[in-house]
Amino acid sequence: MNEKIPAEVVSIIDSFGQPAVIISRDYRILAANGAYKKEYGDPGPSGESLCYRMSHHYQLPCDQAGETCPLKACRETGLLQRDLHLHHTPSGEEHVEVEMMPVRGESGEPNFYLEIMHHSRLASSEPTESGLVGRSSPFNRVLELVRRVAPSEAAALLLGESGTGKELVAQAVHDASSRAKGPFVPVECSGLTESLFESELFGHEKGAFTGAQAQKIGLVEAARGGTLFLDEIGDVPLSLQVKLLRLLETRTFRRVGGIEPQKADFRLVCATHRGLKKMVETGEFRSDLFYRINAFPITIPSLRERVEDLPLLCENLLRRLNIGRTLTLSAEALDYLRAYDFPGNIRELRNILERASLLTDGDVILPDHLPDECRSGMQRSVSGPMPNEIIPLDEMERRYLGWSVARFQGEKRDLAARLGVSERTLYRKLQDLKIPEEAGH
Ligand SMILES: Nc1ncnc2c1ncn2[C@@H]1O[C@H](COP(=O)(O)OP(=O)(O)OP(=O)(O)O)[C@@H](O)[C@H]1O
Repeated sequence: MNEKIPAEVVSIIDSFGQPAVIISRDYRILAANGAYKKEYGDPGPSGESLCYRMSHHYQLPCDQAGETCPLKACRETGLLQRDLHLHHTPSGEEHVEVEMMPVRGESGEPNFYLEIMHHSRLASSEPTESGLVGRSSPFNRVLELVRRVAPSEAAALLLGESGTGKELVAQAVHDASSRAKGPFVPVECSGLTESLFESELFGHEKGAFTGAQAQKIGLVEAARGGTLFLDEIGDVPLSLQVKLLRLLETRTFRRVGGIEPQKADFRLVCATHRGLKKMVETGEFRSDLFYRINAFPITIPSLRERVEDLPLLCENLLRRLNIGRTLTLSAEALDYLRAYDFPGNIRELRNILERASLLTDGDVILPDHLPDECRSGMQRSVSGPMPNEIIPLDEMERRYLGWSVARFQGEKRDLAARLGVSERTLYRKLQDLKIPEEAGH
């Protein structure tokens, strides 16, 4: 069945420089403009190609393949939808910001849907010289949140283990914001002693203290018109948290030794690897400060949660090592890395690859060039939780719990907290699934 698309709709999409298509409510591409055909190929006669097959090579609509589907959301709400997707193009995959809107007929009912695609600069799905790379779903979910929060002035809080790329994500928020032309000023809070904190952050006047021979502007002032990135905010002691709170509430500060209040003008992004909520409960972190910085939390996945990105990250990191030759990883070495835990995440991966690059004389990194802990990881993973085939979820849960119990060194209470369940639930599950409480010990 071929729907008749009004000529003016076709000529409108033809005038777009961006790839654009008209889609039926059941995912069929009814018309595509020149830019789309150039980037994605010709979808053929009207109604023959399905959007999710063309863009994703999926057999099912995106929402049934574990992704968001802007068409479905647009059908349901009748409103413009924006999403970030990874699209297949003949030259590889790329991150694309998709806009989907209904095209209404005379009756006011949506007859068709217009999809416009914008190339996203937030991250690359191919190796690049700088910035974020990745294409896994957990990584793409982060990008989607970055895309949403960046244009606002809301304070973003980046949560995640050390080395997961929080600083790069903070930079991406800045780069995609209206402050992109302003400065991006990172502040490592964990290194700031009480005496340094104020002068580093707020600057000082000449003669404010011994050694203050000239006026110095602080990091807050340096961030004027741009973004202030407070890394490891969870390490700021209570006594200093109140000073931060005052800055965020009044948007003013005084240089040390100064009288005049200075106006602050920055967008705030914070990061921590610590459980701030818990710290609020135990009184280690002020709740009022927590609510100020936590307007838009984004959890950055660990490398273990995005193993799919490992080959791309390796290729990218090896290229960025800039050692004057092109190094690749052997398939076996990659298998070892896939099975490894990476407690230090991408930073640890970079160090492992750097070390391997020094150990190899050839162009290929072999298992022998990897540190021992990576190679023992392989043995562990044989009885590890990730199966090579699709298995029932309850069997997966049984394997995963058994594996977690076997390798977790601490108390059950802490393991339960890591698993995000109560201690009672953990014991009940172990009992129901017949897992010995000391599995493997
Ligand atoms: N998605 C990514 N693509 C490319 N490189 C990345 C990515 N994420 C992290 N890296 C690299 O990994 C290293 C660690 O990243 P980064 O310093 O941003 O982590 P972090 O989470 O801020 O760490 P910490 O919590 O210890 O401050 C850096 O060299 C960074 O360039």
